[in-house]
Amino acid sequence: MIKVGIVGGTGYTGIELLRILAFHPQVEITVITSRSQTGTKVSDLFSNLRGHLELSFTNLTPKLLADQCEVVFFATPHGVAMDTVAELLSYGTRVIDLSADFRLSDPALWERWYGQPHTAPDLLSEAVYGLPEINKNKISKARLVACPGCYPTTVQLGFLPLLEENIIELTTLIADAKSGVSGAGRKAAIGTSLCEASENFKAYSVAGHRHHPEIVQGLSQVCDTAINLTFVPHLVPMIRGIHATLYAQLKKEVDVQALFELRYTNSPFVDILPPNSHPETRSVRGSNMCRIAVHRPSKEDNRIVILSVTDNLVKGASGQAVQNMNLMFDLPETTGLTGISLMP
Ligand SMILES: NC(=O)C1=CN([C@@H]2O[C@H](COP(=O)(O)OP(=O)(O)OC[C@H]3O[C@@H](n4cnc5c(N)ncnc54)[C@H](OP(=O)(O)O)[C@@H]3O)[C@@H](O)[C@H]2O)C=CC1
Ligand SMILES: CC(=O)N[C@@H](CCC(=O)OP(=O)(O)O)C(=O)O
Repeated sequence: MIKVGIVGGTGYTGIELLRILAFHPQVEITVITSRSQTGTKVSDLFSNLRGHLELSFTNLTPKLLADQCEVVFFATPHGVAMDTVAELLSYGTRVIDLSADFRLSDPALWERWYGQPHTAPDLLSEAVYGLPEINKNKISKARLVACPGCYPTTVQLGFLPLLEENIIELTTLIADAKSGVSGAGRKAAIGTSLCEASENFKAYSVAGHRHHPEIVQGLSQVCDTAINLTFVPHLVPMIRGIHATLYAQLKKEVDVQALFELRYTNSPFVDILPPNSHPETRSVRGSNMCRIAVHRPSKEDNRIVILSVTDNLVKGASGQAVQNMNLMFDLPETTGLTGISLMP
């Protein structure tokens, strides 16, 4: 059994990690931390875990985590993991970070978007970007994995085959993305309260969202050329789910449907739907799947539209983190992650 610790077990991605790992056949959860709930039994706070987990929340103590865990997940806000990861690695404990601390390779770019200096810049070159559909081999050997954000997962998986094959214009990419409210985390905030977020629909951070540099970094590496992307996130009145509508222009005639099917043949968590499908967020709700549909609105011009859906808390966060753990510990990639989505 792999001994696992979770830092930040009272937030939405922490709760989701617990839900997934409680049923993982090769995992024993040994430590779970919280500052606000130290001493509370986890199943007293989250009754869905009654009968499945006997642990109580403890304080974050790196030495204790290292003594009791082979791998530690950080499900904490940005700026927390980077203060502790070096110490954990020095004890031989591997780390899977769900926050953005190790996603961007340039510390100056990180500081610009996250508003504080990076405290572990030396680890940025070692951290492996945890998108298994690109980095499977590197992830399996990594000590430190930086899980992608929820929008970056959904958007990159939709653009990836087009960029790898160099068949679209790189200056006109558009990602129009919508997220459920759990993407903002569990903490109280006016914008995500019931009266503000329900019966409402709005774009936000149009002038610049911190996932823009992350998506641009990932996609530019794939095609080895700078790309130009317009990314507009929206908040929709649902709890879970991301729907990304991606627009691009083909440079040459290609069977895009066949290209996507071939590219993701060996990717168990990317499902290419039949031509002209309309993937629904509920078709991935609670599951680690990304479902993608390819559209060619008119044969008369070169426009292509890709639809990509994920559950922000699963493939967009905790499920993908467990997928990365499976790869790091030489387990089948799908272990503990084969649940079917909830519908309706
Ligand atoms: N929500 C989503 O859809 C996604 C989130 N992410 C990322 O995952 C991370 C967690 O997100 P989410 O679960 O939504 O966030 P939440 O706000 O819901 O939870 C944050 C957790 O971190 C703990 N925490 C807060 N501050 C500190 C601190 N200074 N030191 C130690 N622990 C702390 C909190 O527990 P306590 O206060 O009890 O200590 C809580 O358990 C974030 O970096 C987020 O950006 C990534 C992809 C998707
Ligand atoms: C709806 C909502 O607010 N979503 C979050 C993104 C959540 C996520 O994946 O992002 P990080 O891990 O990079 O924080 C946002 O736009 O800030």
